[in-house]
Amino acid sequence: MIAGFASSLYKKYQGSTFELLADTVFSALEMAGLDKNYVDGIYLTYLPGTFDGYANSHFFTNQVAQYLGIRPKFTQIFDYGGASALSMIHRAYKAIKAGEGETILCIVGGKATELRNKGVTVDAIDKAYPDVSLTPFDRLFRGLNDLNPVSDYALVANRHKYLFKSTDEQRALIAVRQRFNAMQNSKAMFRDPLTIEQVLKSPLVSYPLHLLEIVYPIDGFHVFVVSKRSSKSVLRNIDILGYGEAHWPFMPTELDEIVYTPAVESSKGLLNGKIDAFELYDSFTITVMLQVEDIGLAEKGKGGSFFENHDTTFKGDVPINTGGGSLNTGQPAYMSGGVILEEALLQLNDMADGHQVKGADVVFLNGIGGWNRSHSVSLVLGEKK
Ligand SMILES: CC(=O)SCCNC(=O)CCNC(=O)[C@H](O)C(C)(C)COP(=O)(O)OP(=O)(O)OC[C@H]1O[C@@H](n2cnc3c(N)ncnc32)[C@H](O)[C@@H]1OP(=O)(O)O
Repeated sequence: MIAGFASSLYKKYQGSTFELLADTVFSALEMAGLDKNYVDGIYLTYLPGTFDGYANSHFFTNQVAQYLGIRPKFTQIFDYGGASALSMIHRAYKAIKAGEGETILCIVGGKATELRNKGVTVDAIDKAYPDVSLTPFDRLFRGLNDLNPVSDYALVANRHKYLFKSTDEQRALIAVRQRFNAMQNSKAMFRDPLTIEQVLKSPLVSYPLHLLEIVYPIDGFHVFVVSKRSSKSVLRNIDILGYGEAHWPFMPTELDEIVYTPAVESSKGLLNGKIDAFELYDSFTITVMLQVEDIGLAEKGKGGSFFENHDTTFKGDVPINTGGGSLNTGQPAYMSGGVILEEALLQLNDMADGHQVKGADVVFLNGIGGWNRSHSVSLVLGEKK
């Protein structure tokens, strides 16, 4: 039912965000063999500041439809940050099965350059746009000159080291393995060989996280066309074999322990049967390590040794982030969900040139998003037998 998909990724895109969006939408529709007039629904996610620098946009889905020249029957904004892409697909399948429409565009991305130019990270956006509220407790946080979310994940990595004796080398190994996969992926931006020493020698951004353990924000979109209409699509008839989502709207100080993510709940019961590849949200190396534990590939605290004991390259016994992940493509508009979803579809359709997992029939994806890892979405894709 995913009939087409496309991505456009740039370190710095010179045109407008809408232009970039339209290019990607029409490429995805072309793959699906569908005209824009067939589009019934538009689902999208966006973060303040990532559409030509506007902090907020009024009736935003209407603006997007207007620019694309599409007259949809329904539109919706998804607000799970990096996890939005995966939940959109699930909602689109459900809507189509319920007969609400036949074709739905799922759109993720924007431009990171405007925020970067303002010198803020995404969760510190209130420094660039004081009217954007981040939490109901904003006043408590605005005074802190931190680098959230980098500093937040650094705190977690540090806690993980303290509790479980995980090492900087183990996290660096995750970056090295992903780079190995990226070296074979023409869509990746960073493709030079990488060693553990190079990762650990890259600048320390927020202790203990180094630059090469952190996603690099770029400009770009991913668009997925979910449709039951397209007879021209050459893609396999991929179905949703498992789905879960969980939301923890808490600040770190409210959690009993910060080394867990809501993936513990969203993935419950999904890691059964044969999984050929895993696409796990990779905002930071520590994010991948946490998910390996939280989805049940390794016991809590053993994520680091899991990577030492398994070959996680696309050729390995447990392939993880088979195209190199967003650590190597760059992170479009501060969200990696589109990157992992596109890679899963390439794998499932035998289109992952150079980095194909042999016989990839089932892929497990996990997305993490929001303030302090507040959203997790788990999705298992494959053909229903
Ligand atoms: C749910 C979530 O997804 S939470 C995560 C949301 N995303 C984020 O918060 C993004 C976090 N990352 C960042 O904000 C930025 O990458 C920072 C602040 C860590 C570093 O940014 P800067 O200090 O501006 O780095 P800068 O642009 O100077 O990069 C230096 C060089 O390193 C390169 N580089 C940066 N990160 C990486 C990386 N992960 N891999 C490879 N190269 C990289 C850049 O391409 C650049 O190369 P160039 O000099 O050839 O152009």
